[in-house]
Amino acid sequence: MPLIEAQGLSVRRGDNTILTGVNFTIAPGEIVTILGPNGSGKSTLIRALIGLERPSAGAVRHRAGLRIGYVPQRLHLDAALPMTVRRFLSLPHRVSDAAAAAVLARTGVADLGGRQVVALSGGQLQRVLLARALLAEPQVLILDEPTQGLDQPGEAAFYQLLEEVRAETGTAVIMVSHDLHVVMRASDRVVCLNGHVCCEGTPEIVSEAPEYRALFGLGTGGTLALYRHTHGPDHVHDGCAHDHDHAHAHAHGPEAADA
Ligand SMILES: Nc1ncnc2c1ncn2[C@@H]1O[C@H](COP(=O)(O)OP(=O)(O)OP(=O)(O)O)[C@@H](O)[C@H]1O
Repeated sequence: MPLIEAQGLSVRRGDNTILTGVNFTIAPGEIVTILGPNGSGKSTLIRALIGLERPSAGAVRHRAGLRIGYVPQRLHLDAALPMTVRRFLSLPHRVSDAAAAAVLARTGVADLGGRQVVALSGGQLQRVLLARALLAEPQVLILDEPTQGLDQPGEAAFYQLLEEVRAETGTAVIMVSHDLHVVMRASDRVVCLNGHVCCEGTPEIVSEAPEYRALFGLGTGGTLALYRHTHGPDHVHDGCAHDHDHAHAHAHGPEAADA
């Protein structure tokens, strides 16, 4: 089975239905980005996939013994409480100095072990949070808007790091983003969410899908023309609307050009 599988997942809070009928899977080694506007349920979906949110309908299943590394959207740390990066890595499970040094080197922040967590820059903190998540040797890393507040070079460097980590460890990655373009290179598959799954496929397919363009106010004119040769899942399926022919035509475009 996939690492994580959600079927017909719905989440309600009081009278408010946040997610409806979401199907989601992630396979080993895959990088999947969940994309959607503010309030579209991205964090709720992630929390439900981890098991922090109880479905009102449907179910989430994990492969037996699944190890998850979670990087939350925000870190709630008491600024008055001094804590070094090294100490932070040992919470809640103690890690050896060697393991801490190795994981900080892996995430490009080898020299930050003695620094105060609250004094880190946004980019440094993201790398430290990633390092901490990697200590669990996860089969799937789950990151909620990991590059929020980073400038573009910082963002690009972080996605590059994620790809390297995936290549080295084989971990799958689920991440949340607002912006398709910045995750274009790093994602195998994009799931476009607006309370339900509007469309899904490779970044190229989704960027051309009318549902995506409508959701992000891009209109229907113009193309991004960012083709890449892909052989992964490339379907767009029922969701917000309507005419999928356009997206399907593009789904087969790059392959046809090979012939
Ligand atoms: N604790 C809560 N109680 C009630 N409603 C909530 C709670 N948390 C979130 N919601 C509502 O659920 C909906 C989805 O929120 P969620 O945080 O999952 O969206 P999101 O897509 O991650 O948003 P953003 O891009 O702003 O982070 C929103 O309408 C939000 O107001």
